[in-house]
Amino acid sequence: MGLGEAKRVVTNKKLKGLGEMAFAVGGGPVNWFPGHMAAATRAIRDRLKLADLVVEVRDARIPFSSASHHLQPQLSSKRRVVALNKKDLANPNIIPKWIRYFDSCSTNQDCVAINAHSKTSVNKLLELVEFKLREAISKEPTLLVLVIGVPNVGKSALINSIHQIASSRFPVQEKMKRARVGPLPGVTQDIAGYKIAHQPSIYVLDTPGVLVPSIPDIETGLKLALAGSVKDSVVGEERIAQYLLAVLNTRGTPLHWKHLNNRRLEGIRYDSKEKHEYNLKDLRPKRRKSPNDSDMLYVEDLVTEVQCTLYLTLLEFNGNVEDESDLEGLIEQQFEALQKAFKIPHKASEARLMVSKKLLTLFRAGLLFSSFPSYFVVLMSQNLLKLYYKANRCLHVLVSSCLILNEKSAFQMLMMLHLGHTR
Ligand SMILES: Nc1nc2c(ncn2[C@@H]2O[C@H](COP(=O)(O)OP(=O)(O)OP(=O)(O)O)[C@@H](O)[C@H]2O)c(=O)[nH]1
Repeated sequence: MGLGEAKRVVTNKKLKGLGEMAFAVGGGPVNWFPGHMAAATRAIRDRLKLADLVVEVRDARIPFSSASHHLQPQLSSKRRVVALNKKDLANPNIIPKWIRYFDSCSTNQDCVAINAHSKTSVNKLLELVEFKLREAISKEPTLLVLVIGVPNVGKSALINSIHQIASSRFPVQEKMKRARVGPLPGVTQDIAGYKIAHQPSIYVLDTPGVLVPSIPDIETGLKLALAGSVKDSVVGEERIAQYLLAVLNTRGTPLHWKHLNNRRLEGIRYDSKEKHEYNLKDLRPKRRKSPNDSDMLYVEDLVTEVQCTLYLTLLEFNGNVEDESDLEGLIEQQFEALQKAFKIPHKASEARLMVSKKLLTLFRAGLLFSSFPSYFVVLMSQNLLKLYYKANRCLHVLVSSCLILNEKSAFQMLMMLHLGHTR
């Protein structure tokens, strides 16, 4: 994808179908729907017939794009909870509006925002599930809850948390397996059941993440790629990073990071000349290497450096971000500047790829929109850090109020609903 393409996506112009767009790395159509997904979709459809309740997990940052659109006709007649997961990475100002919107879609359907790694949050979801099942519980000895969702939205993380809560809450007899969780899409490839309660027995069934057979437009495809629902190698890290930069720039997000430049001028606390053992890859949730104070300063300073780089390049940019070639030039400059910020050697042959990977890691760990690496709060659970995080919360909310993945057109519709307009 050229930068012009990213720009066209951002400005929401109608684009050709994905298959025609030579969207894959090196050209050629993208295989969004590998063979195992077709088989899994059939298995999910079969189980849907038996389910007493469906939890549809979506990514709270892209609640429309991450919908299991192809299953909606079957879902419409089911008791359903839409769980907007990864709320810790999403814009907290917009989430309540999404919840109101999804609640109002159908009487069968409720919506709740969760963080699959937080027991409090998952407990809230379980309470809602039990409440919705109460009517059926009086009639049936066994109830089935099916968890569905596109790849990488956090179904397995959710199932693991449910399992842990259920193990402490109910006298569970069988030894239960943990669901497989992975940072890469498509990790869960079989369907497993977990008994979470007795009398009546409630089973929660995990399912593999399946995408819709054809993704309707390139913007949806890029959002799913950015959120990690499509393997990076399918689309190409550089393209995803270009899309991220195009969206950030056209929405003026880096201009909200002005205050960080002052902090940067005060001096970066971590001396970059030292060889540092901490690797950005450790931010990926699977690698639970506990960072120490020096690691934290390193990552925090790196995030500040990246934010300031994007802020300064956009501030000094004389062109028009709405103009395709101007934006292209800006993004090129930003790639070069980010290479310095990430301290990637000038002549590294894979420099652009390395810049892209690092930028995506920061974005996906939720660090780009926080004045403090909130990921560490979850990882380390240190009260001190939590306090620090709370103190910075106002700032975090302010910055993330311009969070990029707000599903623009859907959001406008929400605003209309909010203002009392109906169609
Ligand atoms: N920050 C954050 N990360 C989450 C949350 N839930 C899941 N994750 C991370 O997202 C990644 C994907 O989670 P999984 O539970 O494997 O996703 P899945 O939907 O089962 O994925 P498939 O197996 O591909 O269908 C993992 O790295 C999780 O740690 C959340 O609420 N917040």
